[in-house]
Amino acid sequence: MKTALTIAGSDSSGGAGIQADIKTMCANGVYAMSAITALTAQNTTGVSGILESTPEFLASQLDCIFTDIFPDAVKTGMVSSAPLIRVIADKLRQYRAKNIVVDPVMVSTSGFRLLSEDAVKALKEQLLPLASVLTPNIPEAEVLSGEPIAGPEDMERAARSIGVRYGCAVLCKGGHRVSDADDLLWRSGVCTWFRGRRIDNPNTHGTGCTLSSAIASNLAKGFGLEQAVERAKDYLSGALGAMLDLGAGQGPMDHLHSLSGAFLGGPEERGCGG
Ligand SMILES: Nc1ncnc2c1ncn2[C@@H]1O[C@H](COP(=O)(O)OP(=O)(O)OP(=O)(O)O)[C@@H](O)[C@H]1O
Ligand SMILES: Cc1ncc(COP(=O)(O)O)c(N)n1
Repeated sequence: MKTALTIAGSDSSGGAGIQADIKTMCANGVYAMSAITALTAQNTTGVSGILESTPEFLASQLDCIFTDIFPDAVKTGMVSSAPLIRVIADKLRQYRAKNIVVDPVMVSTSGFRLLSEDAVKALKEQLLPLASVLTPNIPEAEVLSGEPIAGPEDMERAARSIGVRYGCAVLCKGGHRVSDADDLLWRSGVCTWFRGRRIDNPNTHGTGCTLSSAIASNLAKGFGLEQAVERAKDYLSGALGAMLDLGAGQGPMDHLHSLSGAFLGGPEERGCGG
């Protein structure tokens, strides 16, 4: 079985972060492992607290993983602070990690900072140059490129400038654009658009985490980047389109929408009354 590792924060409500990543990796047929950067106390209405791992303990998690079950792909999400970013970059270099998908998570959908202000510099200097592909949303692409993004041409310009600067492919996600869900992949000078059907579902908590984990899973399985992105978008559209509706705020998606089997149903579905 192919293997994938997520290096990210825990979301106690299960819709984003480590929990979304693990569900996504399992649904995409790879063995999932995790190194947790921080615990968050959050639910669908917002984040109420963060407790970071120490750099030493994060390093220990990564040593345990890389010296035993080597991941075929790695995804990074909430990396939280400069000292943790330094550990992640050092370990990825030390173990020559491959297929690295960096989701440059900065602020949650609910508006809470998940990357400290002073860590943006460390993210740029240490982690981005190690990425095989970077997956910024539009606000993140604006921070990384230093340019405002108002339309598709701006997405192309920003992705190119980020990709050239950090020597990686860049998938600029269009979920924050009002009218569509089209994402732009810049790779070695070539722009490719991935057209998405915008699904009328307000429950988009964790879409970015899910997409980047699905890309990592498909890279782990041996798909090329374009196919990995296409398959990841299809998976995400299915999870959003399943129209799960949980929690009082912006709810999670149904990550396991495509699974079927004997262990899924409860007594009602099975007609055995408990
Ligand atoms: N309503 C929607 N219908 C279809 N696809 C969507 C929708 N919203 C977002 N997407 C897709 O979800 C993926 C993630 O994009 P988005 O821009 O929401 O990332 P993000 O902001 O990092 O996510 P997050 O909400 O986890 O922070 C992209 O492929 C985007 O096109
Ligand atoms: C631990 C963790 N990682 C990432 C996100 C971003 O997801 P979203 O933007 O959907 O809130 C989050 N809320 N929590």
